Amino acid sequence: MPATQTQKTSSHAALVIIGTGMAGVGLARALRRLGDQRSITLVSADSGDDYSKPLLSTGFAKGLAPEQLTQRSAAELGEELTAQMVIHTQVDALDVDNQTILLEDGRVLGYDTLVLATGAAPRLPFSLEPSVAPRCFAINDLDDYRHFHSALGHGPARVAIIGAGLVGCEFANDLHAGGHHVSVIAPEGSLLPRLLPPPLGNALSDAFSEAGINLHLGRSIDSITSESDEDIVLRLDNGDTVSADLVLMATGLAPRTALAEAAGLSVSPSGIVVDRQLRTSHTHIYALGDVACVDGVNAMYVQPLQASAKALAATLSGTPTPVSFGAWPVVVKTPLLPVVAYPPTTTPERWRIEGEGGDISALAENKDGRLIGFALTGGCVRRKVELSRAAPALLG
Ligand SMILES: Cc1cc2nc3c(=O)[nH]c(=O)nc-3n(C[C@H](O)[C@H](O)[C@H](O)COP(=O)(O)OP(=O)(O)OC[C@H]3O[C@@H](n4cnc5c(N)ncnc54)[C@H](O)[C@@H]3O)c2cc1C
Repeated sequence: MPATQTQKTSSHAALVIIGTGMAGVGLARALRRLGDQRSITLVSADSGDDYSKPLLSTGFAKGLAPEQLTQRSAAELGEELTAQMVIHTQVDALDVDNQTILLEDGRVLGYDTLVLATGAAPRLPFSLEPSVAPRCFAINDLDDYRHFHSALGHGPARVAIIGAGLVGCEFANDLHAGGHHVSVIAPEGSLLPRLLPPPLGNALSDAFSEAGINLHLGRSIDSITSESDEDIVLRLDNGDTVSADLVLMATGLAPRTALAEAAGLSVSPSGIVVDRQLRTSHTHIYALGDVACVDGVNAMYVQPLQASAKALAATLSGTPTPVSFGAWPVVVKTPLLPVVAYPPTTTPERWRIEGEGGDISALAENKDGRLIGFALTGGCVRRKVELSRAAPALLG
């Protein structure tokens, strides 16, 4: 970082956390709960308002305005945590030798300890034409929800969702429940392909189709165009077309590793590489949440980041504490057909699938017949606790 371009505006703050998502805020809260009095600065590219990201995909059914999803404003959060909040400000670079970070407005903040909690960004697999780009959205934070909510307007809208993973399926169910006309387009042949074996994905497809959600599975998109202000037309590889008012891209998330990588920290495609104590390859710098790959695992769910926040708070407060992740299944918020999944981390020898209609259980077994993962739909979700006790921990 060239010294001539920047002016140092603060003395070294004890702890700087980049990111005010559940990971960054969770860490600050865990430190205060331990009675840790150090100075904390939280820096965020977004509004810094405190909200629960999982609730974003339940808001349209309940007709929730963005303010109703805001638990605390950034200012209230700063007061609660006795922390300095630097919001709507992107961090452009880390200078690990001088222990400073460069903000987009040219300010430089010093740190004794730096924590990267920068989350993951939506992957956009293709570029969009200017005529449709303003009506294509990804919802990955409260600001995104705000923009999409305002674009939806008051009447029912036609929404084409691209992607059939957790985010795509949850928004499909939620927007449908909110009275909108929903289509889902995805290259995979069944819903939730990374969480469910096909018979269970098909059970969810049946529930969605019966409810009136239009599914275009096994299809890729040839073009997204608009010849008027009215219709967006998505042309599929089989020649079919889907007309929509808005497009929601749910095509996956990639850990935001660019800052760390540019600063020379060790990163992998799964995130910033950290050990069980959430330490990066550089002293004084830690990472947690969706951006961190902990001992080879990046789960991108809430329970692992909460466990990481607790462990890191203890470590920073003087009790070195390695994190462990239990057998924590994902509860997918699709009320049309409840789904719980704990996907195996290695390819199973076989799936033992039982049940009928929407009530199906699938147990993944290794070659010794041991349970290594499971997926449940409908009434079978009640087996969640029993199977979680029997399955191996994600990071034991
Ligand atoms: C719609 C949806 C539903 C979900 N539902 C569930 C669920 O039901 N259960 C579950 O367990 N998980 C769920 N998840 C996943 C869960 O919400 C995430 O794992 C979690 O919220 C990630 O938190 P985070 O703090 O790591 O990242 P984020 O919430 O992404 O926060 C990242 C922060 O970093 C900031 N930032 C990034 N780069 C910079 C920079 N250069 N400079 C400054 N600031 C920066 C951002 O502004 C933001 O404040 C869901 C995810 C989505 C999208």
